[in-house]
Amino acid sequence: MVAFYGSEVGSRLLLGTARYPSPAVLEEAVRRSGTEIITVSLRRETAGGRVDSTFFDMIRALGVRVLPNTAGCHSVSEAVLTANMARELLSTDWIKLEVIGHHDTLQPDVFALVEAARVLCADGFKVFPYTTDDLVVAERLVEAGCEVLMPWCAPIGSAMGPVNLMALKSMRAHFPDIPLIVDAGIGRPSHAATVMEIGYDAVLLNTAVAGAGDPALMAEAFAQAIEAGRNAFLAGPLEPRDMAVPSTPVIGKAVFA
Ligand SMILES: CC(=O)[C@@H](O)[C@H](O)COP(=O)(O)O
Repeated sequence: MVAFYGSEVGSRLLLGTARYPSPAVLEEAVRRSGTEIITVSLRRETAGGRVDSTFFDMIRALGVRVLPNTAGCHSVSEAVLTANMARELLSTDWIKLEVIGHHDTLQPDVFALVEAARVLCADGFKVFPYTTDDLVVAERLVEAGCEVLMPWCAPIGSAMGPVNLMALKSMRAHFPDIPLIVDAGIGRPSHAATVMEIGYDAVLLNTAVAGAGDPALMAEAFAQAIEAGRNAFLAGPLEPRDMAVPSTPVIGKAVFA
């Protein structure tokens, strides 16, 4: 079990809902992943001022918790407005806060992110901020009222996996009591297992499942990898060593001269 803002969930996989080949494939992927939290882009699903009730009905029928997100927002005001629409439409005070600052890398605008987090936390939102692996920004987000942090491991949709594992490790060490969810850039189940092995609490991903040849099977593979990574963390993995260490002890064995 892991808890976010006091709500316990069994699955440590959070799944995005964009870019699936069809709603049926999305539905099957969600079921096979065992996820209990899916994230939905408010801007995409309400584009042109139209609310796609079919999509939201399907999402509700999945029986999982919805974490609306502010994907596509580039300013504090856009993100705050989108969060308020999400709260009204989906009756939740949870919000995955994205404020994009860079066109090519989709890197968060961390200054606007902190400001938007401050506004939303003060207004009673439970903010899940999509951030970089910068410790100072993370401190500011916690000061703003965030009780969860979501550092990227690589640019959104890149499938690169953890490009700076040292930074992710250092974030884990600096925030031992804050739930940490790696968000964005995961490409393969082994990437997810890697971040879980270093003690991350959960993984949020979208493209790696939605874009796979068989999304439902990939969703299941991710669920298994995340569980394996978590178990490995709890089991206490060995640290790599520079030198060989014989795995077969020689002391006490018969010596043949
Ligand atoms: C769906 C969503 O919220 C994305 O913005 C998220 O950051 C996932 O990134 P990937 O698509 O790289 O998994």
